[in-house]
Amino acid sequence: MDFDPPFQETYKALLPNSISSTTTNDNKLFVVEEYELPLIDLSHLMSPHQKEKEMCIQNIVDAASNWGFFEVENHGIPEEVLKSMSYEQKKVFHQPFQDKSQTNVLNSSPNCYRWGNPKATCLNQLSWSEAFHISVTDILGMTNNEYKSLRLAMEKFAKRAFGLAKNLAHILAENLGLKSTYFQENCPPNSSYLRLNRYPPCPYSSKLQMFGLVPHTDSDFLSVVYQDQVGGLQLFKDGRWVAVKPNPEALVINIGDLFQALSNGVYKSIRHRVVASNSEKERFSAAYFYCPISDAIIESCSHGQSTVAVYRNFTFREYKRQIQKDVQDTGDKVGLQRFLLSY
Ligand SMILES: O=C(O)CCC(=O)C(=O)O
Ligand SMILES: [Fe+2]
Repeated sequence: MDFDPPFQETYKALLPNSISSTTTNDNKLFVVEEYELPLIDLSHLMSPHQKEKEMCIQNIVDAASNWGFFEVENHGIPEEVLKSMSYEQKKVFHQPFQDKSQTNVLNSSPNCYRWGNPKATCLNQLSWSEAFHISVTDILGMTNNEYKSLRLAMEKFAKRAFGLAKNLAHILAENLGLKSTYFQENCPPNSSYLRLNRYPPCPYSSKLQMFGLVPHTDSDFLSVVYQDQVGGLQLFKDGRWVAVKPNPEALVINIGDLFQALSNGVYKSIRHRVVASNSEKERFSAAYFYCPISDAIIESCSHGQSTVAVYRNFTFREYKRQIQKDVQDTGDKVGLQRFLLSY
């Protein structure tokens, strides 16, 4: 397709010469168990019965602590907002590659369009996907009228995802005994990011273990992910990779590095990845990253005097810079462990 990025040409040196001659790896090696994540019905938060509400809060806290990942239904984001996000997302990715890859295609931030991994030196560093990664500030600043309907869809999705993320963050913070205004002060609506992902069909998927997105943790407080029904998202749980079964009614929520640090390790920022397991179907997802302003200080809450902080204090700016530097120097983001007091 002329809208697919030129993966095969660009990564020729890493890919086998011909697909048919590739020795088939044992396919069973790629098969991982499919899990249903904890599914939380958020309508219970509005329940007139205090017990039901408390139980729902406890389920959120438990899922963030034990899994770092969960799904929510009755989440309050209207279906038409999600549908129009999907429609516009598909439309922008189905433009010719040449158009998408112009440096400032959306008239927002330059280079918000990304694909593959220019630094990959072996196949397991390659992400077989393309993405628009854009801050909410830059969405609001998009001036190109050609993308007006995309801008409106992103704005609406970001606004609703913000409301959801803020409520979940508040619940999780309250459980830690954190100052109730922390997120209000540090996470205004415009400091977050949106990432629209497209995973093109991958012709090598039945022969080789290929990633749509290489294993990573998210560098935010929490992420709200809207995925289609194709599947491919996996997370590392109890020492092995497990596949997340897509649920059309639900959104995926995952804890990011900043909440792990803020909670002093109580909430878990779990490694996850997307496998490029489909040679025929493309896959789409939209991720909303709930982030603070750059000056926000992330201070491990150490539950009174009894527990010692595990991470040193840092600002979000410092975190982003360190990640950028580590990715440049080592190809890996390293992440939170750099900020361990025992590092
Ligand atoms: O596509 C997905 O399901 C997950 C995307 C993701 O992990 C990300 O964009 O950080
Ligand atoms: Fe992620």
